[in-house]
Amino acid sequence: MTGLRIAEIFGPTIQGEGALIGEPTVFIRAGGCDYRCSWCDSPHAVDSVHRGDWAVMTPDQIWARVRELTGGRPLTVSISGGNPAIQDFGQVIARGWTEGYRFACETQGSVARKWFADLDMLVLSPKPPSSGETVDWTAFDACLAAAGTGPQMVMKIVIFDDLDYDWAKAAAARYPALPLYLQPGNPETDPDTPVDLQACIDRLHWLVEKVTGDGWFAPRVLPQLHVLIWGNKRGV
Ligand SMILES: C[S@@+](CC[C@H](N)C(=O)[O-])C[C@H]1O[C@@H](n2cnc3c(N)ncnc32)[C@H](O)[C@@H]1O
Ligand SMILES: Nc1nc2[nH]cc(C(=O)O)c2c(=O)[nH]1
Ligand code: SF4
Ligand SMILES: [Mg+2]
Repeated sequence: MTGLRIAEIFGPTIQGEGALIGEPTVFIRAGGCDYRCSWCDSPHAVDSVHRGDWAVMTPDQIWARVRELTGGRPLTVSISGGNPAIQDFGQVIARGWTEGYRFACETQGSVARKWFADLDMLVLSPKPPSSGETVDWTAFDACLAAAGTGPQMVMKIVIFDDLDYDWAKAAAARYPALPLYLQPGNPETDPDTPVDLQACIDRLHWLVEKVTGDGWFAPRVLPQLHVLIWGNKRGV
């Protein structure tokens, strides 16, 4: 097969978001995305202007790098992007499985893939109105169907404002069986500018009060732990 477009492979670090927060992991960040979220924190893996910085790697080369970073000790590998679902990660997952590694994938749920069924964790992150994108729920449902009973599945929604919050409630109502994680949106995404930690806490505070004040007890509200630790630094 030809190679996969890879923006970066880094770690071990900790998963900073959602259901696996705090868990040691290595990230494979795929290059290329079918969305253009206004507030995307990873534009270096999205915009084709950065394409020249992406590596084209075979599954063997990707796997060799993951083994090098982990010293061959199995952990959960997080496949993110960009949207990793526009490429075929089946062979990478198959390599890792034989060595006892586990796989989580982060995707917006716009493209379904057979290899979703081989994951341990599928994180679906449908985009609220502030992103400027519109969710195709038929495509989202196809992602759930492709994953089947293979991985654990969760929904993680980024919230910037009241409109996003109301949208998240409606999205959650569509999928009552999916565990739900909410994280405040981070408007500061420049890797070279230090984040305002108090502002991060204030946004978290706002979201916690929305949820508890509403008597909405289904979601878990979490910060982006990596942002609290490292700001918007890349490769962590
Ligand atoms: C960069 S995306 C890559 C994976 C996939 N394209 C997606 O959006 O799910 C990884 C996660 O970061 C979240 N994210 C992106 N920009 C963010 C921001 N400015 N603040 C908070 N979360 C953000 C996305 O919603 C997604 O859950
Ligand atoms: N530590 C850490 N945790 C993360 N969780 C999701 C991330 C992503 O950009 O997909 C991410 C990331 O880039 N770093
Ligand atoms: S879908 Fe994910 S990677 Fe693509 S633009 Fe939106 S946040 Fe960024
Ligand atoms: Mg990120």
